[in-house]
Amino acid sequence: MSQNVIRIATRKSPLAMWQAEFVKAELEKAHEGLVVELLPMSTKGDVILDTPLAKVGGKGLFVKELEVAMLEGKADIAVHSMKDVPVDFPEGLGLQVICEREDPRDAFVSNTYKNIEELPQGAIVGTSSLRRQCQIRAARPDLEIRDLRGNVGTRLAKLDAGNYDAIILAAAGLKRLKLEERIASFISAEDSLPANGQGAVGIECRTDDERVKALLAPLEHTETRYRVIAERAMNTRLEGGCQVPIGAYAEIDGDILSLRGLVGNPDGSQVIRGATSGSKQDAEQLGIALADELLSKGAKAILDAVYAK
Ligand SMILES: NCc1[nH]cc(CCC(=O)O)c1CC(=O)O
Repeated sequence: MSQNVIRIATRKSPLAMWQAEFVKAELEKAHEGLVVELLPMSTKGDVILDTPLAKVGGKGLFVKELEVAMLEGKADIAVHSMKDVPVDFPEGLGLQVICEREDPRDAFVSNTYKNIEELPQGAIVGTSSLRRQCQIRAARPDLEIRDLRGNVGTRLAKLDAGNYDAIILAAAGLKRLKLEERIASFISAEDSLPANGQGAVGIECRTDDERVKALLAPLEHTETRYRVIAERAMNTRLEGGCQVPIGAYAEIDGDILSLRGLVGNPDGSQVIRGATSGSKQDAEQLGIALADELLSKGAKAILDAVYAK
């Protein structure tokens, strides 16, 4: 392998390809003469489209094949949406870099209505995220939530086909795919606490690959890292994968990191919330402390019930 080449294992969805192309462009900008190649692959998560993900089970449905490619030396790095990255990594691989975060909010997408409040009694909302479902149903128990899978384009097509009155998507994905005009309104973190890592892109590589680690270094965004560390620490402590009704969202002002967390059940009948803040240097401890607070308020019983289904 030439010293001047770096290979990116990536999923083939338009959003994954955008993220891989973004990292390729950033790497080429940072290192003159570097050749960056894309290795597009299918993952289990891309193939199983008819079953709600929470039921398919297993963490990291969207990353395993990419990790195998790196371990076998077929690729050097993988680019992930941080919210889809499992909390632990296989031996020999690690999360090396977290890039600057895009808009972390959820977006309300509808061809008819401006926001959730405008939806008529009993309207049908598409989302497969238990976290989104929980928060929407807590605010509007009358709404009917229907499963919605597939990549961003597929989900928008299902909305346009009239299957739903509205759907909820991550604002980041729509912005990256230049589909921002499809957003009827942004949902504030108060109304829909984002998933841990939402809107942030992370880069994974072999932990012993010093050449690649040095090449990746300029892409690191320190503030985003602190935020995502706090959010992920909360999730890890709660033993939550990405398909659980957990919201975790950190913001930074100067040295102070403020973290909000939420655990609920899918029908929105129970929602446990908490918040904490402290020095950003203590991001991980803040996440753990907030998880413990949520657990002491009853989060464990809720999560156990969700996993038992
Ligand atoms: N769960 C799928 C997923 N993973 C990452 C994004 C896009 C935004 C991001 O980077 O967080 C999406 C789509 C969505 O939730 O609408």
